[in-house]
Amino acid sequence: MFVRSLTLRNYRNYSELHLDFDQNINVFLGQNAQGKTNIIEAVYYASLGRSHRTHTDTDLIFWDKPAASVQLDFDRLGVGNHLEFQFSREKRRRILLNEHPIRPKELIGSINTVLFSPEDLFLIKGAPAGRRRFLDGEISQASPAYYHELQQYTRIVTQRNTLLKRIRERKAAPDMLDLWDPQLVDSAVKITRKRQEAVRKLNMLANLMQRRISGNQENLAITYEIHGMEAEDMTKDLASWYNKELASHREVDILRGSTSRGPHHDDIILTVNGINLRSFGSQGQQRTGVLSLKLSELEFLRSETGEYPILLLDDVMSELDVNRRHQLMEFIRRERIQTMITATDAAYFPQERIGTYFHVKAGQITR
Ligand SMILES: Nc1ncnc2c1ncn2[C@@H]1O[C@H](COP(=O)(O)OP(=O)(O)OP(=O)(O)O)[C@@H](O)[C@H]1O
Repeated sequence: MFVRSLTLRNYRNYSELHLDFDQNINVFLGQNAQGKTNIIEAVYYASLGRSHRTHTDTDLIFWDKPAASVQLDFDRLGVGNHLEFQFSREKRRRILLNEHPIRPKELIGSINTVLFSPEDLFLIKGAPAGRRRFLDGEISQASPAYYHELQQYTRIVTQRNTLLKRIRERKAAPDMLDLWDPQLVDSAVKITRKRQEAVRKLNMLANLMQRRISGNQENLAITYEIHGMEAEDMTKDLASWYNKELASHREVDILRGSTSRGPHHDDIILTVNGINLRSFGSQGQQRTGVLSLKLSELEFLRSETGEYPILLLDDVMSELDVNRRHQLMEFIRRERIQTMITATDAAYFPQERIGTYFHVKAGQITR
């Protein structure tokens, strides 16, 4: 999969821009605040229908302009496609795939991307919600059915929580929960199973990457942790376990007005050579861990979709030491993965020509 070209109109600090991409490595060089990340953001937006930096689409429109557009020509499994986003301060955004309007959820799976930016360190250091988002994003890109199941699950939990509060206020009878719980269990099992399967694959792939980057010094392991599940429960049937847990936590749930078991509380645990990366990993180990995880996403999506996704590396070259940078570039080159890299300094790249270099200055780009 690759993006052939990108056309921006009044998007962020670009009033008019047309870019033809290299099918392998694209390096965007420039000082701070010139518009490098804005390019990465536009490609990322096209893959998921949202920015990684803002939830408000009007932030994407050039300061005083009423509207903006982003257009991409991309190849997927050998077929050319055209995708267009139209943003307006007055109206709802429009998405057109090959000239036909589509809904945001129909966008999922059109263009796949893997983004690695300095904020990704929070994936290891931060709260479980970030790791769940990472995993869900991964699976959703490969499986729109999972994305819909997740939406369905979130709806059930929200409705169950509303009911719990009503029961607490004696506005509803506790046995009303008997209607909701089977639906919750059914959806929770589907999500948990899919996440466990994805973690098994990521675990294998990420460890291969970690060994490669660390010169066979480090082993990375990723495991899925079901909130509240004890070791002796792990062999039990998942649906019966959820049923039992929901029943035994019913009183607590009513008191709190929230559902205390389910995949919305789960986590993934990363260890290097058996040591928990979040609590005991060095900065360098954490960075390598995230990089391995990101590179394993590439392999994961390739195994699910048949093609490598597009790799977006925003400002991460300065975060890696020379050896890791070298390993990374070698991997991208060997596998011919289309990659967009932003950096402030050409010194992060090898002397020889490795792809196409773009110079970015105040919303203008020159090759
Ligand atoms: N809606 C907008 N309209 C016009 N300009 C904008 C808008 N949003 C952001 N900008 C401008 O875009 C520039 C930031 O671009 P970007 O985030 O791509 O920087 P960068 O080149 O990646 O910098 P760094 O190296 O610091 O990450 C800033 O000059 C900012 O003022």
